[in-house]
Amino acid sequence: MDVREREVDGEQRHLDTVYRRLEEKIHEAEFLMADAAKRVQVGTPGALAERDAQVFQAGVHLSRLNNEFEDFLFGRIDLLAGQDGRRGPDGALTSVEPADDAVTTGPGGEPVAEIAETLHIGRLGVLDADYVPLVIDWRAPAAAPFYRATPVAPGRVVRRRVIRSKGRRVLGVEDDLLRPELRATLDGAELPVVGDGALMAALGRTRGHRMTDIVASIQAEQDEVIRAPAVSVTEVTGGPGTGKTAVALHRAAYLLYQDRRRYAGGILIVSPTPLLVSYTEGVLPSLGEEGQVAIRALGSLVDGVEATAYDEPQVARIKGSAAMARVLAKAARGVLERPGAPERLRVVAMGARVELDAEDLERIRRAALGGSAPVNLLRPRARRLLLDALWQKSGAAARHYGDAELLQEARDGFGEDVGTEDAFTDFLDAWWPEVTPLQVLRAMAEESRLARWARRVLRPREVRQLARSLRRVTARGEGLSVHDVALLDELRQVLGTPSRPKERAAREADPLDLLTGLEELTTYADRIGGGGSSRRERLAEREGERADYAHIIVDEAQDLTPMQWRMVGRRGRQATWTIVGDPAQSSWSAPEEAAAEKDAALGTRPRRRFELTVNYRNPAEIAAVADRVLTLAMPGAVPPRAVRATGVEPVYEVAAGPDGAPERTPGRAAVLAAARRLLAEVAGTVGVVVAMGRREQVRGWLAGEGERLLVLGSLEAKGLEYDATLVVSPAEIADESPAGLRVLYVALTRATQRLTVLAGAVDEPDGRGVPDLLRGL
Ligand SMILES: Nc1ncnc2c1ncn2[C@@H]1O[C@H](COP(=O)(O)OP(=O)(O)OP(=O)(O)O)[C@@H](O)[C@H]1O
Repeated sequence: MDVREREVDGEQRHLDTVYRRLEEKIHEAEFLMADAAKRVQVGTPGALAERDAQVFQAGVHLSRLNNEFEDFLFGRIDLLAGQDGRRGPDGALTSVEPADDAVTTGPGGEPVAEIAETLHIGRLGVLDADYVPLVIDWRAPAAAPFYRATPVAPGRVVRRRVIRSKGRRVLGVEDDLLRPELRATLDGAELPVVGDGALMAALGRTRGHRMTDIVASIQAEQDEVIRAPAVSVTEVTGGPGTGKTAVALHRAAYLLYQDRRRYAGGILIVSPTPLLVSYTEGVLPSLGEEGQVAIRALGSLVDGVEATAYDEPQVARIKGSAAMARVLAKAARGVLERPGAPERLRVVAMGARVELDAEDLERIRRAALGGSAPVNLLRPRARRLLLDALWQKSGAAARHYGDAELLQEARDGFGEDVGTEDAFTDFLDAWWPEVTPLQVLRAMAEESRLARWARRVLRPREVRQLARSLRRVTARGEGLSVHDVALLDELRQVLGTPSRPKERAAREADPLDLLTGLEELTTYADRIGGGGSSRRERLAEREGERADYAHIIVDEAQDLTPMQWRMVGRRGRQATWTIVGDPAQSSWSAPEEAAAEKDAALGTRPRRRFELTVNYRNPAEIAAVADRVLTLAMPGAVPPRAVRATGVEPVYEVAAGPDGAPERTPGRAAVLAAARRLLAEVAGTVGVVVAMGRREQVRGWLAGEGERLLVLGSLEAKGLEYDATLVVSPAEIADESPAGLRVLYVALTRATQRLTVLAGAVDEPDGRGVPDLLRGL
């Protein structure tokens, strides 16, 4: 048996012990569940509360342990003795620095040390029956040195080992020596060191349709962000591929570990596109956190809406700008003044006909709308003003009632009689209906009305473009674009929602909330009675209701428009925040305006800034091409350092027409051929990135090429990655919007292995086929 086999064998024995212990725990959990079920009939509130908490604990345990982890155990550190012998709650020594006498001098004058502590790191913590740690949870303080130790600052770590395992089988180990100068022994024998390149192996792996976690190879600068205290705002910038999305997801898991009571169900991750949501949503379950965090795309932040359509750049620019807030405020108030609204109110009061004409009604509407209270909450005020006006008109007020009390009585009686008359209530419903955000948005599609509401805010051309775009939206909300969703949310705010007393009472009486105060819990009855679907519905309902989160993570934050910042900000008035982004990848063209709304959303909370500097996605050969575009897109920006090279240079091709001359823009045959070549060259996914305007056409060309191939409009490529990327006509992508060069930068940084750039005549390729934009300055 060689060293590697012996070491793998040793880790296998440890993993066997861990699984034996896990099985014991599963039995314990099952017993607890059964025991709680037996006690369900016992009825005092205290017993019920205790029972529910117990069932919850047992259920969580069980579902986590039953989860088939690909690699439950993934790391190990061998440590020197600590400065003191103190142990933390996980059973590990707490001291970061080694004891003064941890290292001694050997017979030949060399430094020697005996390993004092060995810790295994995994997805969850496991203690043996004597509370000795078999596995430390990766989020526990004792696991931090696994990620943080470097040869410059090794702390107590002598050897860091990454363990590759699948289910119950250990497949291999890779070691790093943090103190290579030291001759270390473990149980008297020399500490063996096996292989290298665990990180490189992770980075070179084939990409599929789901992102994987990086828990076994989190790097020190990333670990700092993941474990940063969530006191206020944590801002993280870093170039493409530096792990911002990965870090954000691991941070969510870390926060839950730190303070589950506070964060369970209360973390919102805002993602730019549904594609990125589905790419990333498997990561948290793989870290043992299922269903605790809401990941939502910007187009799905408002309940019941799932917008995926994109606006043309000039329309997106209008819809995203902060000026829209003023237009919407006017529209929300103006929408009641509409063609077809009743122009006369006739009632019978005290035996006589009383009437309000169009002029009266207009005056009353203005009076009711005074101030800035939400329109839908003003109906009672409007009702009161109408009754006042009718009372005046009826002449009753002028009648001599003798004293004030009598007068008041007469007025009240009048209100009750008239206010319940059908003619009056029908009128009120038609004249002051409850207005929905969607109705206002659709009203804005009428150019003349929009022009009135947008006077002195938008230019006539902008009014025309905006109205035209909103005409696509149907009464059922089809045709909404991603940017429309922020408008709906703003409208929801300015319109307000009248309270529905009945529903609220039902919700308040929910015994679950009374028992526990925790959002994520389900009652015993839920689990037994309703089965899975009722639980899911319940969770969905709760998620929908939630208006305020404890922590909000914003991914690709550079892309949020001012209106989107307002929308996200509303969900985190009391929240702490983690905001990750890269200004060089921004597809939004007015960064100052967005920054102002972002500041308004975050308020005066202090901010802690981090920067990630290493690109783990792109090989150096591909990063070099992207860097050239970066110098055009954002002069002076410092690109991240690519951590690996593959020796494979990007390929440049020019699409030639039948006569051999370059086609203006690449046609079907050239795109198909280039895509097929890449499919043959890599085992995983191939992303074809094209200008937004060409997306549908190219999808048609490449339909039927199989699941590994995806066609993306340039804006959809955000955050995603593929084994190979085909970028079609960089010039077309860059010319599509004012932020086009930054969008092109995004497109060029998606590949983990291979990049092909396909040019047409518009790209002005040189003799080697390199487009003008990619030749650098
Ligand atoms: N420490 C790490 N170990 C292994 N893989 C890593 C590590 N850090 C990042 N990666 C991988 O690098 C790739 C890029 O990470 P991620 O998508 O989080 O970067 P990003 O900064 O969000 O990129 P972009 O800004 O381009 O969207 C992912 O495949 C991720 O798994």
